Amino acid sequence: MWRVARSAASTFRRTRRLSTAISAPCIVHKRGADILHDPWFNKDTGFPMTERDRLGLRGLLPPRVISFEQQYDRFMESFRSLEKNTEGQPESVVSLAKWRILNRLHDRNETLYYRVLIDNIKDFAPIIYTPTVGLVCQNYSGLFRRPRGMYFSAKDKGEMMSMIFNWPSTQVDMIVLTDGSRILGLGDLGVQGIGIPIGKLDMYVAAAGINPQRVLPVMLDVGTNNQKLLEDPLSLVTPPHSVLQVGRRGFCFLQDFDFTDLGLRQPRLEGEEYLSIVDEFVEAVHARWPKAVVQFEDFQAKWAFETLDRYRKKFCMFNDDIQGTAGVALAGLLGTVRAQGRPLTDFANQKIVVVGAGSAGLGVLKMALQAVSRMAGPSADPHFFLLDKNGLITKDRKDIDPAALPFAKAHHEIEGLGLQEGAGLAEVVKKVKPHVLLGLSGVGGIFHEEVLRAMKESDSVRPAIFAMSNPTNNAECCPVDAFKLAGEDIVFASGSPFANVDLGNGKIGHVNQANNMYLFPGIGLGALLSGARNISDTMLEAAAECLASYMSDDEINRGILYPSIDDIRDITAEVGAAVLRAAVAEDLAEGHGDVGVRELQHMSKEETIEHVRENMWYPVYGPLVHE
Ligand SMILES: NC(=O)c1ccc[n+]([C@@H]2O[C@H](COP(=O)([O-])OP(=O)(O)OC[C@H]3O[C@@H](n4cnc5c(N)ncnc54)[C@H](O)[C@@H]3O)[C@@H](O)[C@H]2O)c1
Ligand SMILES: O=C(O)C[C@H](O)C(=O)O
Ligand SMILES: [Mg+2]
Repeated sequence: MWRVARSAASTFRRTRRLSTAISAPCIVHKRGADILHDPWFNKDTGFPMTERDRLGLRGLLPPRVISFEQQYDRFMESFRSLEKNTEGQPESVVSLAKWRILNRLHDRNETLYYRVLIDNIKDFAPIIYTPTVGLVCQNYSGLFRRPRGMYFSAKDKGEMMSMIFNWPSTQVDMIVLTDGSRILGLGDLGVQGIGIPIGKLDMYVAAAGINPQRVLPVMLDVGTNNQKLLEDPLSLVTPPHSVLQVGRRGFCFLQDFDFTDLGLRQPRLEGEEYLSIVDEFVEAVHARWPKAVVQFEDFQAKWAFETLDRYRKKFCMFNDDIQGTAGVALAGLLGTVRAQGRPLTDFANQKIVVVGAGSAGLGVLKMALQAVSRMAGPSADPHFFLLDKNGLITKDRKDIDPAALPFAKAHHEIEGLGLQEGAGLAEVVKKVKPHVLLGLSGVGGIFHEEVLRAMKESDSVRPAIFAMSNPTNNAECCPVDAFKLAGEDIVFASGSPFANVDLGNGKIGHVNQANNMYLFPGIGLGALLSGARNISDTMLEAAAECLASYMSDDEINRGILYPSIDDIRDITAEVGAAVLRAAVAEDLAEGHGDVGVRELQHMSKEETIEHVRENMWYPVYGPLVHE
C-alpha cells in the first residue's frame, strides 16, 4: 500500500512540494539506454511519453506508462512475497535475501529506492544498515555485482588528485570514509568494509535528506591484517551452493558465492606510510570539493584518534565512532537520570561502568566528563570506571593508553571498594553497584548472568544497561536476559535493534536503540548547511543536548530514551538546526549556497529548523526534458 510514515508525514508533505519546485530545471544530457542504466535518472516504466520521445527511449520500454505510486506498490508487493517465501528460513538467509532485493532497486532506480526506504525506514534500516550491513560486509566479495562509491588503494599513491575527478557527480556534499580496519564488532574486513560507508550514506539520504547524487562512499584500501583475506584466494573458494554455519547463539553466517577477496593482498600499511595515503586522499577531496563534510567511520582506535587529531582543525570532518557515539550515549545517560526522577545535575553523581576502552568507549567518557565539568565545575569528581580486555584500568596499568589515562582509577579511589588493577567485570559491578553499565567492547554476551544479576543490586532505583556493541551477535547481552536477570525496572538500550520484551501482565520492557544513527545525519547536515570551517566540540554538544531534550517526561518515565526511528527525519532536522546554530554562534559558519552567514545569524530557532527541513531532498521523479 502507498504509505507515508505517520509521524513524518507533515514534514514530507512540505519538503515534497519544495523538492518538486526546485527539481524542475533538472535536464539530463544522456540519451536512450544510457539513461535506463543510470540509477540517478532512471524511472523504469515511469517515463512519460514526452520523455520517451525526446530522450530516445521509445521502443526501449514496454508501452504502458506506470505511475510512481504503482511502481512503489509493485516493489512492496514483491518485497512482501519474498518475506512470505523465506518464512522459516535462517535469519541470515532472510536478511541477505532482503538486502539483495533492496540493493537491486538501489542499483537500478534511486528515486524509487529512497522513497521506499524513507517510507519504511523502521523495517528497512536493519537491512541496509546495522545489523545486516555487517553480514553484507562479511560476504561482500561474493555479493559484489556493481561497484558503488570510490576505492583508493595504497597502489594509487600519487594518482589520487586525478582519480578524484573520475567521480561522475560535479558536486559532493557528504563523504563517508573507512579503511575497513574495525568494521562494527567484526574486526578487520579490509576492502569488504565498503558496505559501511554505503549504509551510513543511505541513512544520510533517508534521515538528513542529502541528495543521493551528492554523496560519496569511500574505501581507503591500505591492505588488511585479516589472515583469511590474505590467504591464497583459491584456497578460499567455497562450493557454488550456499554454505551455512551455525555460530554462537544460533546465528548463521552465509557464504553463498565463490569467495575471492577483492582488496589489496598485503598487510596493512603502518606509520607514516599509512598517514601519507590518508593525507593524499584528503587533499584530493578538498581540491575538488572544498566544502564537503567528511565522516571517518570504523577505523581501528589508534588511527581513529590520530586522524581526528590531525584533521579536525583543518577541515570539516568528524569521527562518528568517537564523536557521534559519544553524543548518542550522553543523551541516553541524561535520559536515565531523568528516568530515576533526579534533576539533570545529578548526572555528576552517577556511577558509570564503561566496558571497552576503544574509540567508542573513550569517546563516550570524554564527552561525559565534559558534561560533568559543565554541571559541577572543573573540580568535578566523576564516578566513572573503565574496563578493557585486561579488566579495570587503574593508574597502576603498565603501558597505559594515554587516551585512557584521565579515566584510570587512582589507588585511593578504589581501595575502599576492595578493587584493584585488572579487576574483572563481575567483581567491579558487585562492588561499585553502578547506576549505569555501558558496553562498547565488541564482545557478545560479556554481560553474562552473574553480571546482570549484580546489576539488580545497583544503587539506582532504575539501573541502566547499555549493550551498545554491533552487530546483534556482538551485543554485550540481549534484552530478554537483561530484563529477566537485572529486574523489570531497568532501562535498556542496545546498539543493534531488538524487539521490546513482553514482561507479562501487560507490561513491556522497552528496548531503545542507542545507535549513532540518531546523530551523525544531523551533525553532517548542520555542518554542511552552516558551511562550517570545522566541527567543534560545542557543535557536537549542541547535537547531544538536542537529542536529549527531544523526549517527553512521559516517554522517559516509560524507559523510552530515544525517538522512534520513524521520526528520524524530524529529529535529524532538529539536530541539524542545533548544530548549524552552534556553528554560527561560534563564528565557524561561512554559509552554504545562496544563504550567507548573515542570513543564518538572523534566523530564529524555529526558522533555522524550517530552513534545514526545506533543504532536505525528497525522492520524486523530476522532469528530464523542458516542457
Ligand atoms: N551503538 C553505537 O552507536 C556504536 C558506536 C560505535 C561503536 N559501537 C560498537 O562498539 C564496539 C567497539 O567499538 P570501538 O570502536 O570502541 O572498538 P575498539 O576496538 O576501538 O575497542 C574495543 C575495546 O573493547 C575492549 N575489550 C575487548 N574485549 C574485552 C573484554 N573481554 N572485556 C572488556 N573489554 C574488552 C578492548 O580492550 C578495547 O578497549 C563495536 O562492536 C562497535 O560496533 C557501537
Ligand atoms: O554502524 C553502527 O551501527 C554504529 C557504529 O558506527 C558502529 O561502528 O557500530
Ligand atoms: Mg561505526
